[in-house]
Amino acid sequence: MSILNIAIAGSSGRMGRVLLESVAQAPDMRLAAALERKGSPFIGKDAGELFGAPCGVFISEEMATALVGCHALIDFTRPEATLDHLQACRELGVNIIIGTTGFSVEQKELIADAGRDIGVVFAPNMSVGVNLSLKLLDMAARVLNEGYDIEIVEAHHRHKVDAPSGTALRMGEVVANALGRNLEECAVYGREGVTGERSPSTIGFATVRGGDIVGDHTVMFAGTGERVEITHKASSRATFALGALRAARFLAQRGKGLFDMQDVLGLR
Ligand SMILES: NC(=O)C1=CN([C@@H]2O[C@H](COP(=O)(O)OP(=O)(O)OC[C@H]3O[C@@H](n4cnc5c(N)ncnc54)[C@H](OP(=O)(O)O)[C@@H]3O)[C@@H](O)[C@H]2O)C=CC1
Ligand SMILES: O=C(O)C1=N[C@H](C(=O)O)C[C@H](O)C1
Repeated sequence: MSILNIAIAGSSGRMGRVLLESVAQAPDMRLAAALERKGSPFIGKDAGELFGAPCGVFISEEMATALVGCHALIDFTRPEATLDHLQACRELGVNIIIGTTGFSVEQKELIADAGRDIGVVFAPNMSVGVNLSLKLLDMAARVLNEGYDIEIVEAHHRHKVDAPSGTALRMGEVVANALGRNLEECAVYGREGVTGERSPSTIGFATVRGGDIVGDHTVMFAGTGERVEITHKASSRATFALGALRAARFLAQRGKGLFDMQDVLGLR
């Protein structure tokens, strides 16, 4: 069995800690580097302390040095940080798995372009369940293509900084594509005051933030006399981390190109 050397960005974050532990437990992977932002109080600490016992890998702020010899960087941070990390990976020929959400259209184009030089898996949700839900949504939208109002409701923990979630937006894109609509033109993000009647061509989004909710998504197809709802509820961040590890294994086989979790899971 060949061992994959994996680097983790944003090591001290909610996802970073789960990723460190998941890589440390994977028999076919070695935690080669744990990274944090410059000036982080975690620099120099043993990464193992973030999830349990010391592991001899010390948290670094030197991306370029740390990435030497790595097969892949897994990045769940913030858009600006991810784009810096992407550039370093591109220069060093290291594959990247991007779980970060909240990118602008222009930033997404930069990520897509990196696929010309390195392997990139970019997905707003790495869980198997959400990616299956995307397939179900495509099917549901094609069948319920008239007379059903589409509303997407998502709920996350109080620390989440972007809204709607990347997953909710991807769900909206899948439904809009299936219906031949452009999400940018038909999305309605929240309602307030005298809104008038709902326009049938819109896709509505509602956001809930509170407590420690890991991530809930529901897409509602509300018709006359019936309602279909497709719901996914994450109860542990391990589901996202294990998806990211699958993506790293996938890229080790596939080489350069831009992929998402539908490719990794063979759902395309
Ligand atoms: N695709 C998927 O399956 C999933 C995606 N996500 C996404 O992953 C991202 C991270 O989520 P979460 O772990 O909850 O967030 P956290 O805020 O807990 O972690 C973010 C980490 O990134 C670090 N960071 C922030 N800015 C920089 C920077 N400029 N340079 C280097 N490191 C930086 C933070 O360091 P510091 O604390 O010092 O700021 C922190 O360690 C979000 O975009 C979220 O939506 C989350 C779960 C699943
Ligand atoms: O910030 C989070 O926590 C999550 N973010 C992702 C998103 O924005 O879709 C995925 C997951 O729901 C958790």
